[in-house]
This record gives sequence, C-alpha cells and structure tokens, in this order.
Amino acid sequence: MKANIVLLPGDGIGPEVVSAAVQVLEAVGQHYDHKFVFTEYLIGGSAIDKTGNPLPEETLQACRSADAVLLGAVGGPKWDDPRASVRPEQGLLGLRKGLGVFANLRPVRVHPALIEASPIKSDRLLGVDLIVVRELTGGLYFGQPKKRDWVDGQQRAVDTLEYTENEIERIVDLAFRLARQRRRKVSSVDKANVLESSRLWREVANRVAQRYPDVTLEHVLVDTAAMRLVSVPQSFDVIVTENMFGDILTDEAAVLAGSMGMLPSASLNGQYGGLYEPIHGSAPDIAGQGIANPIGTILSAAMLLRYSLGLEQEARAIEKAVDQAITEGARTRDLGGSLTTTAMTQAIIERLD
Ligand SMILES: NC(=O)c1ccc[n+]([C@@H]2O[C@H](COP(=O)([O-])OP(=O)(O)OC[C@H]3O[C@@H](n4cnc5c(N)ncnc54)[C@H](O)[C@@H]3O)[C@@H](O)[C@H]2O)c1
Ligand SMILES: CC(C)[C@H](C(=O)O)[C@@H](O)C(=O)O
Ligand SMILES: [Mg+2]
Repeated sequence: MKANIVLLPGDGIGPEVVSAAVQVLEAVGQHYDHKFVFTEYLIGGSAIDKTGNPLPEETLQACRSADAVLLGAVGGPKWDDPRASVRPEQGLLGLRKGLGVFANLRPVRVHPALIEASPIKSDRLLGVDLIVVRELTGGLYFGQPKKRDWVDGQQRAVDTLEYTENEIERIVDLAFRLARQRRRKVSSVDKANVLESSRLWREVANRVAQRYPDVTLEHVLVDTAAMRLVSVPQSFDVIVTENMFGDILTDEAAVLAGSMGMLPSASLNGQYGGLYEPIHGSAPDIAGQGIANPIGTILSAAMLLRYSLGLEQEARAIEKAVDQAITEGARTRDLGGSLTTTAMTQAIIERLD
C-alpha cells in the first residue's frame, strides 16, 4: 500500500526519536512492500523560531490531509519565558484540537526483563498490561474562560474544567469498546468527591456501562488511582479519564515500564488520519546527545500502522522486534544500558521478521 505520513519532529530529542521511527517504518515498508511517503513540517519551538507561529497553517492543513501524523515532542527552556505570548505547547494543543483527536490511547506494558530498570523493582510489575484512555480535546486544557485579569489590585489566573455529556460519552464508550477486546474491566478515574465535572463524568459513565453488561465498571478517585498504579498496577485493565488526570497518571505509569522513553500513544477520532507521539517531552537535559530512548516513538509508529493504515501484522512485527531486542539485553542509558539512539534502533530493525 501507499501512505502519506506527515512528520512533525519538533524540538529537543523530537527529531532524534522521529528519525529512529522513520528508519523502522522504512525497514517495514521494504519487508512488506509498502510505500510510505514522509513529508516533514514545522511545529512547536522550531516553528516559532522560523515563522513566529507554533502551528503554521501549512502544518495543520498537511496533517488534515495526511493518512497519519507522527510527532516527536515540542518545547524546551529556550521558549519557557513565562511572559512570552506564544509557546511551543500551544502548537501541540492546537494540532490535537484542530484534528479533533479526542481519544488518546496510552498503552502501558511492563517487559519482564525491565522490572530491574524500574525503581519499583518488584514482582507486582509482572504482567502489567493496561491502557489509559485519556480524553484529549476537553477539560482543563481547553475550558473557557482561561485568562489573566486583575482583582482587588492583584493578578488572578483562571482555568476552567469543563465537559459536556457528549464529550464524556464518546470517550467512555470508546473505553468500553476497547475493554471488550481485553480483560473487560473499565476503571473510570475522576475526582467526584470535589468536582462537578467529575460528578457528571460518573453519571455518564454509569449510563454507558448499561450498554456493556459484560464489562465491569469501577469508579476510582484520581488520588487513589495514583496510589494503586504503583501499588497494585495489575488491578487495572482500561483506565478512562479526563485530560489532565490522564496526562499525570501516564507519566507515573511510565515509571512502571522502566522509563519515560518507553510509552507510545495514538490520538484518534475516526475522521482524520490519527496523531501518533511518544508520551514524553523534548527532554532538554539529554537533547542533542544521541542517547534518547526511541522505543516510545517506534511503538507509536506501530500504533500508526495498526490504527491508521490497518497493517496489524506489520504493527505486531515492530512490537515483537522491540520485545526481542529488550529480551536480548538492548538498553539505552535511561534503562541502565549504554546504547545510543541509533544503536537501539538498529537492534530493533535487525530483529524485524
Ligand atoms: N508531547 C510533547 O511534545 C511533550 C510532552 C511532555 C512535555 N513536553 C515539553 O517538553 C519539555 C521538557 O519537559 P520535561 O522535562 O518536564 O519532560 P520530559 O518528558 O521531556 O523529560 C522528563 C525526563 O524524562 C527523560 N526522558 C524523556 N524522554 C526520554 C527518552 N525518550 N529517552 C530517555 N529519557 C527520556 C528526560 O531526560 C527527563 O529526565 C517541556 O517544554 C514540556 O512542555 C512536551
Ligand atoms: C506538552 C504538553 C502540552 C502535553 C500534555 O500535557 O498533553 C504532554 O505533557 C503530553 O503528555 O503529551
Ligand atoms: Mg504529559
């Protein structure tokens, strides 16, 4: 098959890990006789530097007409001035909103050989296989008003946590559908003891659950969920939650998997091609050194093949090659090893069937 894939390398380690994933996709393309056409566009800090805009119109249009989009990361200290009127992260949020990708799937699997790499180092990590379904285009990130003003002679800052029933319904429904292909358990994470938006979330989740009598639903408060994630991670199958809770819990979940560099994600809505990115950021502390772990981005490329191009066998081939490389001891520095980004990528490519 032929597919047009837009690349958004972005900032920091973004270009390093995207280039790694492209090499893997090219190798898969050769093995299976597919033609992946890659076109690169600007986003984030590097887009601000070149155009003054973190999401140039040209980038958004290209992403809308692509079969899929693969993104590295945006942001970094260079653009962190709190008084700046444009920020790299606005580019990413604008892209997610502009593509309407409300469903962000963040699978978390612990490779048995990496239990040692996690600070938890315990059998409780054995067999952990969960997926966080993070609502991505609503909640605190996008609610209005979002502003600064002056009240009683001092500055005030306002963010708004807002959800409509429809926004909750579509993401919770997706979580239930996913649970049917897995262990049939949904943990809906909220803060219903405090937040009105969470009370609505719970009501809607209960309503959706009636359509899935074969799936178990539990409600978990987000603070308890954070605790359970490190103490009894095997108790989770599908976690569904609002935008910011999902952001925070998945960084925590990355600790189970051994490193921030391990986790992939897919952002979907069924309309545009889908946006694929590792869950980590631009890692300014290691950028430019060639030591970033490319696995989160490579596994995001596998998700791209699965969800946007329907290439299940090819997706599995990548996942298997990653598993095998790890089993056989391939480790970047974050996992306690010494392989460079390029060497790790090569180790994975060599193990593709
Ligand atoms: N999707 C995105 O584009 C995205 C996501 C998160 C953060 N950010 C941005 O990235 C910048 C840096 O944020 P941060 O430092 O808080 O988070 P970060 O995820 O960039 O880094 C946190 C820690 O994890 C390590 N790490 C992350 N990815 C790694 C990889 N692939 N291999 C090895 N180690 C890795 C880093 O070295 C760092 O020690 C900020 O500007 C933030 O806004 C962007
Ligand atoms: C960079 C930031 C806007 C982003 C988010 O919060 O969604 C990141 O942390 C992520 O997890 O993708
Ligand atoms: Mg995050």
